[in-house]
Amino acid sequence: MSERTLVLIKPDAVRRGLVGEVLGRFERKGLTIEAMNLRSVDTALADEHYAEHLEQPWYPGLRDFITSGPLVALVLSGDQAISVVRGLLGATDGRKAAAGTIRGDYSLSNQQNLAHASDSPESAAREIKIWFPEA
Ligand SMILES: Nc1ncnc2c1ncn2[C@@H]1O[C@H](COP(=O)(O)OP(=O)(O)OP(=O)(O)O)[C@@H](O)[C@H]1O
Repeated sequence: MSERTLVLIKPDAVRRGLVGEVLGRFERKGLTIEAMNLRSVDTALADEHYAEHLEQPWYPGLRDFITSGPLVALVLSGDQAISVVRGLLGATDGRKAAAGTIRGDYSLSNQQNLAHASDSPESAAREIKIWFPEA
């Protein structure tokens, strides 16, 4: 079934010049880019997106990171896009993510892990509304 998912190519990927590499993997997989923009994130937007993590001891560090420079927000669509994109990203911690995944190939961190992707239809709907209210 075709699904939409919200992806953030995080500030570490932008700084490292890996936007094209990450986007290319999504495109070559066959996913469709439905919407995309490069934007800065303020703390209010960071807190809304990461609402479920606000109480975590590591959240202040994550907020500093996600607001540290521009990121690329996009909506991808395709058959089972939510789980397919999570599979392409690999495990949250880049040190543990399997080789061949985006995080496994390019990240050595559990925070600066290149990209975010929605983890369920409910979070995709919530997150698409946050980042692309017009969509
Ligand atoms: N222990 C931690 N220390 C620092 N940052 C963390 C830690 N755990 C998670 N994070 C950061 O919070 C984000 C969200 O964590 P979550 O557990 O939801 O992982 P995820 O679902 O794989 O990642 P995402 O939601 O970004 O796709 C991670 O992508 C990472 O940037």
